[in-house]
Amino acid sequence: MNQYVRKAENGSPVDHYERVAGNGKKQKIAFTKMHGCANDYVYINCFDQDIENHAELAVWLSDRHTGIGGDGVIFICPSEIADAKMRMFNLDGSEGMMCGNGVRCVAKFVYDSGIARKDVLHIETLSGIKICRVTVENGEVAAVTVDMGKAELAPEKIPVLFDGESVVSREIEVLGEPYAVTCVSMGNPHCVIFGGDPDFIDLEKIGPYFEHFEKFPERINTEFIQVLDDHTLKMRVWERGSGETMACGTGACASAVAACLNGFCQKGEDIRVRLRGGELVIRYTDERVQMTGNADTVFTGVVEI
Ligand SMILES: N[C@@H](CCC[C@H](N)C(=O)O)C(=O)O
Repeated sequence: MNQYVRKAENGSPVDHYERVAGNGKKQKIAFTKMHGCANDYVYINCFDQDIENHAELAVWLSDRHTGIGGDGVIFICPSEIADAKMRMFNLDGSEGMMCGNGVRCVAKFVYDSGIARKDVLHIETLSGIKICRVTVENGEVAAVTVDMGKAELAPEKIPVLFDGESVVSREIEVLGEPYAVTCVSMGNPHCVIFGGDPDFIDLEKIGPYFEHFEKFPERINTEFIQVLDDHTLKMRVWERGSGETMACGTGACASAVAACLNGFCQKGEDIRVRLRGGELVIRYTDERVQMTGNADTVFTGVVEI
């Protein structure tokens, strides 16, 4: 298999990998390209394929020019405590603890492929087991509702470097501009900012500065939100490890939680989050956050590594 080495560009906080000479041995891997709200990943079934070097493979296969193309790679593996286990890697090769759009697609894959053909599927993630209820149309999963568990607000558990019991509308300065941030963990860290139409933000420019801001020791996913009404949010996201994506499921959940904490929306009611690649419906209570959205297969193939 070809090897990859991690390189840090001069002056840039973002790491990248460079491909170096392989050892000549080749392996054919079957994959499925899937998306939830256009947050697209390459899915690899590890029930019947042995994979090594997950991070390096993720960097290569995610590349939209020299790989298959996607926001990262998700490995679907056997689990001793659930129907399947997912491991997700961002396109810089970092492993994510949780992926909301990914877990819906994993549930669809597990159901459609026959690994477990049940209406309620348990998927193990690095942030615990997620319970997925599938909606089946014409014999295939079309949508999934996921119990995402409890939203974590304690700064040390997110983790973010603020004092107090939670971080709601606290001011930070990024590139000389003040921003009021609300921080939430949905198994992974999020920083939510409310303001005007996010279409007008220069996300490529400011996104990396939030991702690497000094108060976020494990980097962060950042959501820019416009409140359209008390049940509807418009969102753009800069994801840790992947940059701007068309949608982020955990980000939509964190934004709905933040909207309730800031008094824009109400707990226990459906909140629609409009993302660049589609819409998710989120419901937040003290006990759990529920997320409903699509899960689509785009194509399947075989790649030689
Ligand atoms: N797109 C995902 C989140 C993926 C992981 C994230 N970039 C992280 O590193 O925490 C989602 O739909 O939740």
